[in-house]
Amino acid sequence: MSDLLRIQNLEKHYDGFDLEDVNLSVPAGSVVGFIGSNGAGKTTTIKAVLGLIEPDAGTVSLFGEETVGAPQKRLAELKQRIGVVFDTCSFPEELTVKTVGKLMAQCYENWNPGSFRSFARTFQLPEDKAVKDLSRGMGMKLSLACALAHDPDLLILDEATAGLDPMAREEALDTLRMFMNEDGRGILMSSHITSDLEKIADYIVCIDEGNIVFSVEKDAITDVAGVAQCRAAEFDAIVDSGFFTRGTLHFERSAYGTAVLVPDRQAFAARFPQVAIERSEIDTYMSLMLKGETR
Ligand SMILES: Nc1ncnc2c1ncn2[C@@H]1O[C@H](COP(=O)(O)OP(=O)(O)OP(=O)(O)O)[C@@H](O)[C@H]1O
Repeated sequence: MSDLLRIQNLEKHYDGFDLEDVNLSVPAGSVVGFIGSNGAGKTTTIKAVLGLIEPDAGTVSLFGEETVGAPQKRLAELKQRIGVVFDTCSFPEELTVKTVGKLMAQCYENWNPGSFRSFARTFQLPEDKAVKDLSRGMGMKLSLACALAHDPDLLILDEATAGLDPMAREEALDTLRMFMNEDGRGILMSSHITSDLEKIADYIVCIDEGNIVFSVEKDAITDVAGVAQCRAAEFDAIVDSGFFTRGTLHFERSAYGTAVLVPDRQAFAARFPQVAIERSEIDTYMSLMLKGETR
């Protein structure tokens, strides 16, 4: 499977923040969820991919072509194949939905006016309404319609479902699923709404303080891993058992006991049948990996 996007050893240094050694790929046919706390480095990574900031080190390949240091003209050609949505609608305020479509037609060779009208109808965007009069959610939908109407191969969405109500988010996810129905496409999707990623992502990449903390198949979190709730004696027995090798036991103590992140809940249940274990969600997995203790 070829990679639509491959980031290798990316670095960007700001005063007080270091994006370090970031590696991330979007294979064709896959949706990659990009998660991390506020200020972790998601947007910085995305901006480097789009050539909006210059990395201090590392490489970015789009559709198999190296872009860092490539001529602007070539980067612009490659970006024709990308649909981008940031978390704010950045079109000029006075334009109407219809005139945004006309403006976009000047920017993208593959712009499909019929497809834009159809997305605008699906998203219930009145075509004569000005950008300044759209709600935040409507603005996001307009950005998504624009990102999709030039038939991109890769979608890069930075908090694109933020500001959408639950029904609109479901509608946006359906649109993304339809987008993925065609072979060879992919999505990089940063989001704090991990329930959206549980529904659509194939891989989850987590960044914290500028470093990638984990990069796994989503099913490894939601189907294979688990969270065990242990009493003190159970926790001590788990530590002494050698089931977890040094540095792989992630846990968090609370008034109710100790929550332990278990990479394989079936194997764990076979070894410790008396300990309660439940399915892990992306949020709990991330919280235990980032905030939990490790031993
Ligand atoms: N131009 C800049 N100059 C200095 N620091 C910057 C600049 N752009 C971003 N940063 C810093 O880089 C860090 C990462 O920011 P970034 O926007 O990538 O985080 P994020 O993971 O997208 O966060 P959020 O989830 O809040 O959107 C932050 O500390 C931010 O202040």
